[in-house]
Amino acid sequence: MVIYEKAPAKINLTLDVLHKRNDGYHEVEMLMTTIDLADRLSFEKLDSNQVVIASENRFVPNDRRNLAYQAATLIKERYNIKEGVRIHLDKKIPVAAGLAGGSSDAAATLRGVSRLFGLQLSQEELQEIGAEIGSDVPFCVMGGTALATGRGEKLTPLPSPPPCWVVLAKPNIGVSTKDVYSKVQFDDMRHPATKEAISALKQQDFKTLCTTLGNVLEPITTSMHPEVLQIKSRMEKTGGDGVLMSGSGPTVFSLVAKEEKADRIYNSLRGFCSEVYAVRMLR
Ligand SMILES: C[C@](O)(CO)[C@H](O)COP(=O)(O)OP(=O)(O)OC[C@H]1O[C@@H](n2ccc(N)nc2=O)[C@H](O)[C@@H]1O
Ligand SMILES: Nc1ncnc2c1ncn2[C@@H]1O[C@H](COP(=O)(O)OP(=O)(O)OP(=O)(O)O)[C@@H](O)[C@H]1O
Repeated sequence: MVIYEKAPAKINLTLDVLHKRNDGYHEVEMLMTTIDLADRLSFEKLDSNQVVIASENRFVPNDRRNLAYQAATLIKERYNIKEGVRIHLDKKIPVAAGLAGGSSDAAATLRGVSRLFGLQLSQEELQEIGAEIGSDVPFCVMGGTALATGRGEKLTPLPSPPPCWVVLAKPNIGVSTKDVYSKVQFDDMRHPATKEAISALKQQDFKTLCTTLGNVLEPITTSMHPEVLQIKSRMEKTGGDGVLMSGSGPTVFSLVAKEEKADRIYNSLRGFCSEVYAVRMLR
């Protein structure tokens, strides 16, 4: 039996950091939503008690550094499963992009392995296991749109943004999430208008949603990598309705109401940046 799971990318509509915690993590408040850019994973049982990962993408590790490997191992240990699993990972989400690709693969693996071995775990149980792998994993288990607090693992579901296009561009640079968080400074921080963004979601008010987008990590990443700002300003000039860096970056996205405009922004960025996507928001 082969089980298939889709692992969609996320974008941060807002990302605020409230304070640094004693455990080294930062207390956050962020609005996240899934988009129609997804990895595809398949799962098959193995007689031998091992986890095997296969992926054609040379940037993705196929050993225990892979978050999907960690997810499969954790769930096998916790439920004392003695059979193994072969995971095939068809990678479509750009790697180290701020789009939670690895976290979403881990979440899809928790769902897939749970189904493969008939564990019948609830979403809450999968989220709880996911939090042991990474802060973004519980959201990726849940999907849709949510307010994430704590270190990102406490979730309140929200209505998804009104239907629109999302154009994304990832400059060819690597950004370490840990490094970006380590540079957070609270003086002069410009906090995003999270409450207004939540009410824009509730009222399905696309215009207000676009004006409330905000990410306190953006100035940190752009100060290290000015090319992120160049992409942002190009998206703004070509008519993006709301433009922001996702997560710790470096991917910049633009929400766009009209398809023709999304095409225009996509084409204008193609000559400038090697990884550009135009996708729909997931409802
Ligand atoms: C930037 C975001 O992607 C926004 O959604 C997340 O906040 C980061 O989520 P993630 O990549 O799943 O993060 P983790 O793997 O849990 O943590 C990576 C590193 O980021 C820092 N980190 C992460 C989350 C958080 N709330 N505070 C932190 O300070 C910590 O140094 C941690 O060692
Ligand atoms: N399944 C996976 N897919 C991609 N990268 C993975 C995976 N598992 C582990 N990694 C490693 O994790 C690093 C970060 O990759 P990932 O694509 O998850 O970053 P990200 O999108 O910036 O994550 P986040 O938005 O959660 O901070 C990569 O450099 C890669 O070596």
